[in-house]
Amino acid sequence: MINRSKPLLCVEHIEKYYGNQGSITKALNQVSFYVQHGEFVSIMGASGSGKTTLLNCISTIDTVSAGHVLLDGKDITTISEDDISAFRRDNLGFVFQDFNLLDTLTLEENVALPLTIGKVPPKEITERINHIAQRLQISDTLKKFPFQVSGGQKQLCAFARAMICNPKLVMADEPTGSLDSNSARILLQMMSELNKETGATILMVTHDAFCASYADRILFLKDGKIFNEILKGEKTRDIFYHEILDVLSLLGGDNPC
Ligand SMILES: Nc1ncnc2c1ncn2[C@@H]1O[C@H](COP(=O)(O)OP(=O)(O)OP(=O)(O)O)[C@@H](O)[C@H]1O
Repeated sequence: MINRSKPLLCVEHIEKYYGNQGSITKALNQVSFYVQHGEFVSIMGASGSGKTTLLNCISTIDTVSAGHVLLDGKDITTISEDDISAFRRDNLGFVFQDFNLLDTLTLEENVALPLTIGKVPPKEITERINHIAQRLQISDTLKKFPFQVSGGQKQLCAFARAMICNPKLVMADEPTGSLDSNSARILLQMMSELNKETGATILMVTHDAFCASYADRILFLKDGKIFNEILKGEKTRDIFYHEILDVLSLLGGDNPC
């Protein structure tokens, strides 16, 4: 049962240090924020500001040095090593810049992977794949291997794989970073539409203002801290995009947007 009275994700005072005494990098410094069920939130910031570290700490790929991360009320910083894989499989979907598809499997087999591992019956796997493939307009590519399709088709397939188990949270790290502008636009449009249609909660890291303008809310990181936050609200995407550019110019640093 979804508890909509509480935020889906609570990030509370997290800190992350790398290195040891003598040479410590404070990658995250007292970062706190909430994400509500069904929100599409983007995290922006210059190179080295801590975006990927933050995503990795939330997704249990990395551990926090201090603080807590709660997903649907469960403190994920206390999950044991033995339980982490099952936790990720049951709760999270991932989209990476470089697709992370298995080259020896067809796109259909790639999308099916989380269901196959979860021992879902074959008939149901086929139905669910056909449904999402139709929605993302990749039905014609399902029998092909990753090397036989475009980057845009690969990323739509990776997005389908991330969504196929209806995860609580979809985490995307620079999902358009390897795509041309047209493929990026198609992917972002699909992410935005599925967010609205299915209520999927999405957390997306990007340094690209155009990409971020598809989100409902943007958190800006600077030197490992939350620097600012803006909401799209009723604004058009174009107005929101220019607002993002304004915040980025205040942020300074290298923002190749
Ligand atoms: N494994 C690591 N060991 C040591 N320092 C690290 C490690 N990973 C990240 N850092 C440091 O932590 C800080 C934040 O890095 P992070 O990769 O999270 O930034 P980012 O905003 O994602 O950057 P980019 O946009 O370039 O990917 C940087 O100073 C980086 O050098």
